[in-house]
Amino acid sequence: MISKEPKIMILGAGAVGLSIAGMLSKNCYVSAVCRKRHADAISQKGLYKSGIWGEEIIHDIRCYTKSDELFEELIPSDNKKFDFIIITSKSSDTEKICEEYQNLFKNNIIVSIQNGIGNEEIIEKYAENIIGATITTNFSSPKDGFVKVMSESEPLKLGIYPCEFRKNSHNNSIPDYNSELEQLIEIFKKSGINAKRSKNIRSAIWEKSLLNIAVNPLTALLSIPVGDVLDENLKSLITGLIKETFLVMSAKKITTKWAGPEDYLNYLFDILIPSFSNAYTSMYQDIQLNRKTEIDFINGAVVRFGKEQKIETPFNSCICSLIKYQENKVSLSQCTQDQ
Ligand SMILES: NC(=O)C1=CN([C@@H]2O[C@H](COP(=O)(O)OP(=O)(O)OC[C@H]3O[C@@H](n4cnc5c(N)ncnc54)[C@H](O)[C@@H]3O)[C@@H](O)[C@H]2O)C=CC1
Ligand SMILES: CC(C)(CO)C(=O)C(=O)O
Repeated sequence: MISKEPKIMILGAGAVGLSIAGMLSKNCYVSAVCRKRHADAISQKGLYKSGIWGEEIIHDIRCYTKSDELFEELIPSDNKKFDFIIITSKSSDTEKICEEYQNLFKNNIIVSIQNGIGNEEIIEKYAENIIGATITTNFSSPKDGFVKVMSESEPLKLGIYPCEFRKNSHNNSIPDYNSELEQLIEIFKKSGINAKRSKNIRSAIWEKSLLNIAVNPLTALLSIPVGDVLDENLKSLITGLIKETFLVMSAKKITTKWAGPEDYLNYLFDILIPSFSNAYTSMYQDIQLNRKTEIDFINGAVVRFGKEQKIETPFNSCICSLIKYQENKVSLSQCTQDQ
């Protein structure tokens, strides 16, 4: 049963999570776990949101920076404090977030709004009821307590994970929280976020990942906006990345709405990339800010599953090595500075 004013907790709120928090706060009681710098700015001046989701300052988001701060406020017996818990951290932080906040997970529905392959499998170790999602919108956080929402090409897609693919490992039955999923979609729509149900969220996540596999590492390595990958030299590289991914998906029996890689590449080059022409990807932002990237969950996942399925993935392996080199260069230079 969802409360009249739904209670939403957002874990790992940065560019995506705070933008969603800002929108949902119109209709919900929203709490967010974020870094102290964001929490301080928001408590002093509110959250500034600009771009295609509207320009406004939002004052009613409750920010927490540590689990003990939050747990102190919760009544111990109240294990259904939130109607939905949404994880919007980078994939590389999913495990840590789950470890830290797992006390909240019992009897709750956990929603992953993240990029990459494998987040739901991590969350599944801590929670029974999982909603997977894809978001094909561009976000950034130019300063603390400030978010900017730019281009958008598809609605937010949400679906029960793993649905038909696997029986619920905890009680051996297909989990049934369809009505909660429908209510969540309504909450998003009412708050101004275009959202729809995905009947096969596992495939939808791979479909969305194709865009990240194609553009995220290249834009990060070359410091370019998405539209610049339409250069002929880069297009042939992207073709290699995508063809390998389709071979891996087919070996894993992941079906998509495209007949094959050529069909997808036409859509990617003619429609998807042009709709994000001036956008800077989340991986570009990570490299610029000297942060660890999500490469292991994007191209790294293709390489991992390729090995499992005995499929060669030289394009994806090469791009992973280049990103790892870039990440190591940064951590090495930080070590030198520390000494
Ligand atoms: N930025 C974009 O345009 C898009 C991002 N995505 C995906 O959405 C997810 C989130 O991306 P962004 O919001 O851009 O990342 P972000 O780096 O701006 O936000 C993640 C936030 O989680 C916080 N965090 C991590 N661990 C934490 C912990 N233990 N306690 C408190 N806070 C913690 C980080 O400090 C950070 O502020 C990623 O999977 C990304 O790939 C998807 C579509 C577009
Ligand atoms: C859709 C896109 C490319 C938007 O920025 C994205 O998913 C990302 O940056 O990771």
